[in-house]
Amino acid sequence: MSDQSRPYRTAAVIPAAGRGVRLGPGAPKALRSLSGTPMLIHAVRAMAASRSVSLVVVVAPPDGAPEVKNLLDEHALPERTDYLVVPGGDTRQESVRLGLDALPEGISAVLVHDAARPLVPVDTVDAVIEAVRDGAPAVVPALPLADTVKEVEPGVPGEPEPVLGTPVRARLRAVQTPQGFDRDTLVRAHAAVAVSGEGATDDAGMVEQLGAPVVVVPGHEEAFKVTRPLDLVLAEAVLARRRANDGF
Ligand SMILES: Nc1ccn([C@@H]2O[C@H](COP(=O)(O)OP(=O)(O)OP(=O)(O)O)[C@@H](O)[C@H]2O)c(=O)n1
Ligand SMILES: C[C@](O)(CO)[C@H](O)COP(=O)(O)O
Repeated sequence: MSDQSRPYRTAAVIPAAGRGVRLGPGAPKALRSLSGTPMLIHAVRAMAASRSVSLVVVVAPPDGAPEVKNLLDEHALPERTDYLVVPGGDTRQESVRLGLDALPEGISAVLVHDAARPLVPVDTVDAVIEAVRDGAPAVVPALPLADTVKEVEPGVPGEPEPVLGTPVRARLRAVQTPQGFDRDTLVRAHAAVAVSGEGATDDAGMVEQLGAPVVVVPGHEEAFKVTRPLDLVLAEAVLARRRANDGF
């Protein structure tokens, strides 16, 4: 599938090994269908839509790499891009590290993109890549929040939780993917930052722990994460709107 002699520069790692517990019973989330096409294929196409991305590494469910390889073979994907599939781990952090381990030499910039954000527009992908090429070691797309956020003391589920404070909303951003990195910085972060339990919630947070600068570029409403059943309804609506717009 991949020709290791090609001069790669930017690769995208797509962690897709999650089970999708919050989405409810069914196949692993990345393999579930959106308008008849697996969510993962939408996400792979979203990364390969950028002419800067020369390699996409898909991190499959631990025992699902052969199935994911078949899926990639069965769907039309841009031929200028190469595709690799590796098995993932128990946490998102571990899955991303396994994807990084599979990168060939010659890659200088890495995007990490959730399979669960299948509809990110290519302009957002390119904006992240451009900021990395301009010298930022870590770049995250993000949006201002619509809701006010409270910090609470987590308690027994279902019981009222005491409020500890209200962060100034204007300073908060909801972070999306793809997050873009100078390769060496991201590899160093994954080697240095050990997070027990569920692991780090995102890669930029690990780079922050190294003390390296992280910058935000504008995210996009369509880069939302499919997490709960209502998100599937929204994703289908976005795809229907795209189809309608393509028709004109
Ligand atoms: N062990 C894991 C856990 C998550 N992911 C990936 O990380 C991304 C973001 O995770 P999330 O949306 O939380 O997906 P799930 O872990 O599948 O969802 P849930 O927490 O509801 O089970 C997803 O593309 C998911 O496939 C991964 O590659 N390996
Ligand atoms: C990386 C991420 O999508 C940024 O918002 C998010 O942290 C992933 O969290 P999840 O709980 O693994 O979905």
